[in-house]
Amino acid sequence: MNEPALALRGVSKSFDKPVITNLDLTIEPGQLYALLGPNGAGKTTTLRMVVGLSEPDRGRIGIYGIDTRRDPLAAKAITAWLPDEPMLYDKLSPSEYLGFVAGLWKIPPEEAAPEAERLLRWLELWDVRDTRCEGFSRGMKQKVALAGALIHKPRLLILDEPLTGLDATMARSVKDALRAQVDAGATVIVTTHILEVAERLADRIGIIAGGTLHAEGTLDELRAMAGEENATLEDTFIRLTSPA
Ligand SMILES: Nc1ncnc2c1ncn2[C@@H]1O[C@H](COP(=O)(O)OP(=O)(O)OP(=O)(O)O)[C@@H](O)[C@H]1O
Repeated sequence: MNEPALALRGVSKSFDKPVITNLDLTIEPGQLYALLGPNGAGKTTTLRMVVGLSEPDRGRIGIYGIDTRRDPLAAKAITAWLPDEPMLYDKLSPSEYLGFVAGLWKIPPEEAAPEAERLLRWLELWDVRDTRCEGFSRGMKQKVALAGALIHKPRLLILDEPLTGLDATMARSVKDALRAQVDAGATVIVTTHILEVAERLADRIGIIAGGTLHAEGTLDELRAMAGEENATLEDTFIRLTSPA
């Protein structure tokens, strides 16, 4: 049986108040999944638990069948996390940064170098590969960070608000890169407030609200739940997340 790319079972997390309560979420492999929810709904909190930056108070998380608590290193080895404000070492060039990240993953240089070249060419960073990142635009930095996230060929790629602040050309380039990852067999999870992105890009959409998975499905399934056949995702989202 195929293991889900991501399975959350009964996951709960509180800070000074409960944020996530008994969350069940299953994401099948080979999909682009958009996680939506109102501000403060707990999307980032959920994904930080998935990638091991925060511990759930209760519940289990599996990545391709690997229990993240029992075998965190194996889970991390097949996962990449791109936060909304990625940390780049500005004094490094894209080539140096990818070499550095590959070193952290202990990828032998003879393997890392061709993969870095492939990523830099593909993300149109090849011409600036030896230029320090400090002068780059937000979009270029985002692409360098994305290349860094992909260097160890993760099976599960998780991105928090990857398109915020990018112009149309840069956003298209990142969207194409994410779709290409899925076409190559990876699973991609994005959070976004740009509903048009979820509408056009995602195979499935999950809506977190009130600490739990409020609704989930394809866009058509969500529309049917909201009772509006031809509605936009924005109308559907507002209807599904508004108090009855
Ligand atoms: N380290 C923390 N300490 C205390 N409270 C936190 C912490 N991290 C998150 N929270 C709280 O948990 C709630 C959920 O935050 P989270 O960032 O997960 O929401 P989100 O759905 O990603 O929101 P947004 O769409 O605005 O980014 C918020 O009320 C936030 O203040």
